[in-house]
Amino acid sequence: MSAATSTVVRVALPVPMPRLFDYLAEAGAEDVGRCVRVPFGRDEKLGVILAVGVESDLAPERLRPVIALRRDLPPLPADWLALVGFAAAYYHAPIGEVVALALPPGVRRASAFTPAEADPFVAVSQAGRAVLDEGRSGRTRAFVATLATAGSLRRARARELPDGDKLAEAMRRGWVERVAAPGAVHAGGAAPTATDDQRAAIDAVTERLETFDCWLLQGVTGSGKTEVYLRLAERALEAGRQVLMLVPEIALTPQLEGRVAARFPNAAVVSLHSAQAEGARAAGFVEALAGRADIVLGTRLAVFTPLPRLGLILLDEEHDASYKQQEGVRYSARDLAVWRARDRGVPVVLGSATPSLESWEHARRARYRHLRLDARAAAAALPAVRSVDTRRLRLDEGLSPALLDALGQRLTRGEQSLVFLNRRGYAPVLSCTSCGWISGCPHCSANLVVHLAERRMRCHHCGTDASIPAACPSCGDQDIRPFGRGTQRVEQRLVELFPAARVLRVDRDAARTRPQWEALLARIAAGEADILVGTQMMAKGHDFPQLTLVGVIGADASLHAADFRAPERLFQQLMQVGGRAGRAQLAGEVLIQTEFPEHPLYRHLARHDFDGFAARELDERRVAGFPPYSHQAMLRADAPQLDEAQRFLEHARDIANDIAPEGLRVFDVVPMRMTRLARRERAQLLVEADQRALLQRFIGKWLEVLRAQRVPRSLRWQLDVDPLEV
Ligand SMILES: Nc1ncnc2c1ncn2[C@@H]1O[C@H](COP(=O)(O)OP(=O)(O)OP(=O)(O)O)[C@@H](O)[C@H]1O
Ligand SMILES: [Zn+2]
Repeated sequence: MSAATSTVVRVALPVPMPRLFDYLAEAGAEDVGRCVRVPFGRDEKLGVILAVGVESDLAPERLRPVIALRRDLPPLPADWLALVGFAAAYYHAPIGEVVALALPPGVRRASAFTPAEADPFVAVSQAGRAVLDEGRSGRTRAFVATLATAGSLRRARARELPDGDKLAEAMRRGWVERVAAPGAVHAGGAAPTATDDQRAAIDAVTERLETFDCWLLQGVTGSGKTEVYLRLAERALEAGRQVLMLVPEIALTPQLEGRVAARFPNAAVVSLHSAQAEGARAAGFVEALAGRADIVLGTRLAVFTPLPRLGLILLDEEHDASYKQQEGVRYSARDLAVWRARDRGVPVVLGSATPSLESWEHARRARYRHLRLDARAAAAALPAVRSVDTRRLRLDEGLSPALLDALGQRLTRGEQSLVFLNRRGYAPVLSCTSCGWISGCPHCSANLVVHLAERRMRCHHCGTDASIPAACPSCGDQDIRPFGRGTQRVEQRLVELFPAARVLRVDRDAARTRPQWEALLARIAAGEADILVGTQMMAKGHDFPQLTLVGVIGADASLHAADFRAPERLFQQLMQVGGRAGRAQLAGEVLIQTEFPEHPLYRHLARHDFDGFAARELDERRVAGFPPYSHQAMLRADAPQLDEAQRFLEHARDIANDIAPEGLRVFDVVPMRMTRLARRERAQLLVEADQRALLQRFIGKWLEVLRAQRVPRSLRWQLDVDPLEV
């Protein structure tokens, strides 16, 4: 490359330094946003060009030329760069790290995907659908079934589906065929007639489809929020726009993908989530970037998908903590989605039966537009919610007579039940009855959980795995016992109590992979289970018409937790899981076992009174000065020794106190609640202000000083803006 025609390009690189790097390249303004490979020290790195033709602080002879500029890809658009820039600024993260997070590795690398032109769309043919109706098994049929839920896909993407190696075979048999590139997208499939509430919500947003508004769609469980999303998506697609649809968990995508594909048979639907193979994720990202994807469906990471024709953002279960990334760049996909919608001048719809108190408060103050669906769409009523006072009861492995009775009734009627217990494994701890030894994790301040089915003990935090000892490792006594209970233990007892019932456990151990999870969902939907024992995996979003009873056990444990958000989370979780009951024609019932039946949280729950609960919680938060009435940031440090972490934070605290403006509150350094994790001791320091801008300005200055401090190599620290756990 001749130096004479070269210009200086400024590049964001994935390095933990809050700065950009200058190189020489033969580039013009049209290259802003392009991926680029550059020399870095003795190494090479892949980054994105943020500016071209800048004046460098480096002497010209020290500027090195780029190695390769990826002109085969469209550049990342300006609004994408703005989003990444905002995330870096707001979360005080190095911009290169945000770029590294937002850009799938396969896109940065050259070889990972096929250019789309040579890659036709394929879909299940009429003959293929007929074959599926026969219901026989086999890998080729399994593949056709998967493709049927995915809709029309580019051939390369179809090949990446489970059993994708059967694509050629399926095409040979005529079960899968080439189809035209999706043209104007239209809804197909059967859509129910919208209820009046749904219609009102759809009309309200449709009227303002050309402007930014943040809509809070507060709809009780089963009220048909998904139907509202689909209708709104339809409007945006008809207008030739792209739709970004976010869900909190990968576990929720299969059902939704199915519904989206059924409703928009000729739309190019792209799924994006972190569990995908690199190639699939890169291909989906490029489809979106090139404007070919019509609907992008994904988890929090998908908020960074470039969408040149973006017209609408839909974000389901907006209260869900999974939208907040808990490591690396600690961003909130919900908050970024709102920023992005404002930046692009398009509507964003946040949906939930139990909004976050932050969003609900915005709606109450009319900063968000409030839409409500107060009745269920298909079912006659919300389930009846009742507390079962367990104080004077003898429980059978945690199960009360009332719950057992209700389970028995459902069994006789051929309906499904769910026993909800948010703790997997057999028992949370193994203990010696004679010396008091307990199965502590050697690396964490947590216990090893007994997994009897696999005869292992596991730490759910660091993954440590050990066999169950035959005798107490401390005193040799053989009387060691599992204490407390998890899903495996309840499952086992239910099998004994109801020998005729088909009991199915649904937790992360039973559904380790997405195919396993999809298989479980399919079995439940097909009515192949009578009693489900499930964790929060079962709580959200699912719609099983035969499920009429939800029994909640062990909820009290979260009632008195120290985190000020604990009641909010518990309420959300219980309302969500209770909402799985009685969603179709059959009436639903929810039984909550508790020793505190008079607790206001349960009383609001029994009345389905989210607003009453929210108003009460917010009153308490206002008095205490907690968010949303203040804004917080948490500085966390971890090291092999606790005092090392604490010493750093004390120092940070001194600096903070020196530079803190009026109105900024600096708290004490405290060990984290779970102090030890994977052999590292952890402590934290909270700072808080009533004004976001004041907090942001302070953090900027504070971090500048902190980043200049020398710290021991063994110490790590990070800042979390708007932390969810304090
Ligand atoms: N207008 C309608 N007419 C008839 N049935 C409807 C209508 N809208 C939705 N439904 C049905 O009602 C059920 C619940 O709808 P959906 O799953 O969209 O609710 P939701 O509000 O997303 O629920 P949740 O928050 O509990 O996940 C589904 O079976 C859906 O097909
Ligand atoms: Zn551990």
